Amino acid sequence: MTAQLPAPSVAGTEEPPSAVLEVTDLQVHYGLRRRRRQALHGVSLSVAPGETVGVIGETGSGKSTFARAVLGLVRASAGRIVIGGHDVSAYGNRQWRGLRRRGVVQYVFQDPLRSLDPDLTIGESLAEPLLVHGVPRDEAAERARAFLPRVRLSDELLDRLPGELSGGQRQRVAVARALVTEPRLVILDEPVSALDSANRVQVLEILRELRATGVALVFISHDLGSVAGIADRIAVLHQGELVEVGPARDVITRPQHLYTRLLVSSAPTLRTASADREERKALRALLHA
Ligand SMILES: Nc1ncnc2c1ncn2[C@@H]1O[C@H](COP(=O)(O)OP(=O)(O)OP(=O)(O)O)[C@@H](O)[C@H]1O
Repeated sequence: MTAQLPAPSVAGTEEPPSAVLEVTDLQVHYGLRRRRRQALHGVSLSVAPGETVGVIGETGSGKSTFARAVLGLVRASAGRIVIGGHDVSAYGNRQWRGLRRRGVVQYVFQDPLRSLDPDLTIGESLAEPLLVHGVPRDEAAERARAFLPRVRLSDELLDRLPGELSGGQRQRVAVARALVTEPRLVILDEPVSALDSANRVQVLEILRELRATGVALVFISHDLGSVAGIADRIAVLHQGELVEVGPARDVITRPQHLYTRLLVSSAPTLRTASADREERKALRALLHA
């Protein structure tokens, strides 16, 4: 199913700006022949400059597949991906690597060790994307240092390796690394799921603040509660299909799809009337009927 999206609008502009990410009818399959399974069934989603879109769904709904496809880490079997106005759908591995290396689309994964080179100090890790952009070494080091307060880290950490940091500190470094070049688009795949609640709250606050830089964020999470306070719009994935997309407030207060109702009613941190166990059971039965 392809969800119809409202045209993105940004206050103060007459013409809607062109999307930083435009995904149309994206299909992804895994496996070959008899083992071939479809993970995404024609997903369409567009993200406007500066917009934060939350993508939520339960385990196995296709969230990471969506993230990986948009980063060129898994090949789409059909559909179109346009990033910053460039159609990248037919890119080969080398072109995708170049795109990621140039930081056209940045990313933060659940496990920060996947986004950070274990052999680079924090200072080197933060300076590296700037060096790739041609920023002189001294300036890159200074900009890396200057970015640290924005993710609430002390510059005492600059000479440490990722393995010498706590999980929460590492994730804040991964966020800093993704944002230090001021990219237009960052994909965050479960960025707070591995953190304890204090670190989760802090990283969510940091992301909320960093939105002011004008970056567009695609925030992927199984936890509607994490996404609710930060997303402008929420897209709901269910079994590889986008079943609902809308302004965050509407999706939370007036969920249209049965599956979204189930997610909302299962999120204890949301200030909505959460359903009891019996109600959720009934919703599940309806959903699978
Ligand atoms: N490399 C792979 N090979 C085969 N099947 C895969 C592969 N990766 C994912 N899948 C399947 O694709 C579907 C979507 O998986 P995906 O990881 O995108 O879901 P998800 O919503 O991110 O789940 P989770 O929240 O558990 O990470 C699942 O059925 C999964 O088993």
